[in-house]
Amino acid sequence: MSALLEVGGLAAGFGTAPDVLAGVDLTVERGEFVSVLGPSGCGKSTILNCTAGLLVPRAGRVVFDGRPVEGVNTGVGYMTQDDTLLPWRRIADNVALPLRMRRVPKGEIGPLVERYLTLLDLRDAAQLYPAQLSGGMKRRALLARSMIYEPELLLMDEPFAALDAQLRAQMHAELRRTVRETGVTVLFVTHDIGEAVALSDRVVVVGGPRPSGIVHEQAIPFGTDREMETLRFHPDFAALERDLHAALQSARPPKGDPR
Ligand SMILES: Nc1ncnc2c1ncn2[C@@H]1O[C@H](COP(=O)(O)OP(=O)(O)OP(=O)(O)O)[C@@H](O)[C@H]1O
Repeated sequence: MSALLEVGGLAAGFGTAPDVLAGVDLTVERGEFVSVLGPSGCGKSTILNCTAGLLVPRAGRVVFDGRPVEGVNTGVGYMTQDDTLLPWRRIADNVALPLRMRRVPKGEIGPLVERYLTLLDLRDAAQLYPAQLSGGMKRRALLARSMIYEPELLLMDEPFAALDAQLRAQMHAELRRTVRETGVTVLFVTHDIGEAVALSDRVVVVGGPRPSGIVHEQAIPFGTDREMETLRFHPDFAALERDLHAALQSARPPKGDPR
């Protein structure tokens, strides 16, 4: 079977400005967790936006599940660091929203909401409003909402950036468990090297002089059943962080590069 996502020779930019990205080749296999690491402004979100069909590339191809992406890609879920829960809707209604928008029959919505609220440990919060939730619960609700229509690929753009370190670690464990239980494929953008190592099967580093490209790739060999609580003490963890740190340093744009 072909890869779930195949990006080849991708170039992208905005308006009349020069390309932000060029020559980006990235393949994501089904069930894989790939993180994109890179300096601020290098074009990480732009890769996700081209994959989601929200931005039309200037050159190259984005093939999702064997078909070129043309228009909005409805096969992906997208979670950002923004809190986009509707404050006037209860959590169960917020999570059900994508199903209503897709006109999923009413009888199917209830069981799916139940499944995803359970998966993300939110059953007790079903009837609460977003303002009554902690930061971590809101993140879990947003994750449930991004996953409830069972997209094959989850795009995550710094989804935990606003959380404190302890909550972030909790969310990492929740996310890995959810990935294991659902088999969803993830393309994850972060600035945080430790987060990329903890979560991913593979990390790609984007950067270099404008237009940016992929400058480094690193396999993360911890497997699907990694023990998140103790992973940071794994003898290979620090070495992987060090290698990625070095790659990230060399991915920084030269002084005076337009950003
Ligand atoms: N809608 C837009 N219009 C014009 N320029 C844009 C737009 N979106 C992004 N850019 C520019 O494209 C470049 C890449 O942006 P992008 O958001 O992809 O970077 P990033 O690597 O995700 O950055 P960060 O880590 O800071 O979120 C930046 O220089 C940004 O200013």
